[in-house]
Amino acid sequence: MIELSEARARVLSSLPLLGLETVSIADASGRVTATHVIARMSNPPADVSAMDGYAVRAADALAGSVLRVVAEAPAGHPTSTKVGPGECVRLFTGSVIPSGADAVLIQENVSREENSITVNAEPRSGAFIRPQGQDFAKGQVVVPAGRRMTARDVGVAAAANVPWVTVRRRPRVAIVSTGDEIALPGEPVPPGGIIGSVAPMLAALLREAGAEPVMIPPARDTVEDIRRATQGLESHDLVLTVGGASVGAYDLVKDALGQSGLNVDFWKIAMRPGKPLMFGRLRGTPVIGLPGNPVAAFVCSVVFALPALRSMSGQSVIEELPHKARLAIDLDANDSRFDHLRATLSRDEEGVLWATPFAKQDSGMLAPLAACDALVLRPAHAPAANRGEVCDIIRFGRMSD
Ligand SMILES: Nc1nc2c(c(=O)[nH]1)N[C@H]1C(S)=C(S)[C@@H](COP(=O)(O)OP(=O)(O)OC[C@H]3O[C@@H](n4cnc5c(N)ncnc54)[C@H](O)[C@@H]3O)O[C@H]1N2
Ligand code: MOO
Repeated sequence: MIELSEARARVLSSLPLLGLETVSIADASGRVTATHVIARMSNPPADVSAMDGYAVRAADALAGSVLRVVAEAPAGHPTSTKVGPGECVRLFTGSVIPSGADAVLIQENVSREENSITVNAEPRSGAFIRPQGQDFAKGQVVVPAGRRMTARDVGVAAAANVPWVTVRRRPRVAIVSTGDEIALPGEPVPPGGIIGSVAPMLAALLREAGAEPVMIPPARDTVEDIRRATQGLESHDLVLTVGGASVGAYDLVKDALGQSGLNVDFWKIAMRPGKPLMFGRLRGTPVIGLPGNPVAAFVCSVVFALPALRSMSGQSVIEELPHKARLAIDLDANDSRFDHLRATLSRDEEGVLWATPFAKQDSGMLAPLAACDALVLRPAHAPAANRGEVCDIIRFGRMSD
């Protein structure tokens, strides 16, 4: 058995980078930028007003003074009229500031007569003007390379007049379940059978991470059938097998793939759940042999497959730092396997997160996995921990509080 950190380092070493494609900015959310996104224009593109009011010369706009309205310049309709001494231009939020003006006087601070205004409260020079390029300047990096684009990144790139972005193509991940007992959801379940829940669960996880999962029909527990089901899968970017990873007489994945040319890097790690995890390369394609217990398959995918996909996608952050929470219960000293305890999270009145691991941590139990908010991380040989101690957690997207 090797340590978790070493196993992860081995999986992440020398993974190939995915190829490039160009997508429209409207389709770019969730995609990983392969190059910096550079602003093609500044924002704002010109000095503009932040309020509805009047463009004035601050030196003229003293309280009580009267200014002549010489033009109106709605947003999108800049005026060439210059603001001279004793003059102002009517404008609105987003209007380009006409030349000669150096401040915007909001309309609440004037009394409007026919063609003039009386200043009730004087603006300081520069008031309510958004200077050209205040947000970002032409030529500036608005989204760095290696970032999985969010809706906010799409917004800033669009504002920068960038219609297309160069991204890494989505990784294609094959998922092959194995086992005579596996039936597909909705199928008749044979005697002694169970539903193959892992493939759809992992497909959903991978899709959320930006990958294209491909579910292969389950293989029977024979070397021949596993070889048949896995034939040609090296055309994918990553292959995940499910089940048949342990030491039983019908745990044949390693042998079957070995016959197909799999180069095994490691098998078995000091981790719970996930001890029988296997990793190797099939003609260069990384293959992660996941244990069949659904929680083990899920946790191993979070710990190994997701960082591997980030690495192949050229993401700058491959391993996110764990979050912190306080333990809501005492925990015994840990043994030699790095543990991942399914736990709920709650907040106290000061907003501090508390993690409550479930009493039963069986790696076959899907209901607590679905109900949990986080995995509490217990390194190998961690000493006993008391309630209130801070622990590391991998937090999932949804919280119960
Ligand atoms: N003598 C030992 N037995 C086991 C050991 C061990 O060290 N010595 N390790 C245990 C651990 S830890 C794990 S994890 C499991 C992993 O076993 P396999 O990877 O060989 O998986 P299977 O035996 O095929 O299945 C285990 C379990 O999961 C169910 N399963 C399998 N595939 C699916 C699926 N696609 N969807 C839902 N459920 C699935 C299967 O029916 C079994 O109940 O080995 C322990 N044994
Ligand atoms: O490593 Mo296994 O996943 O504990 O059940």
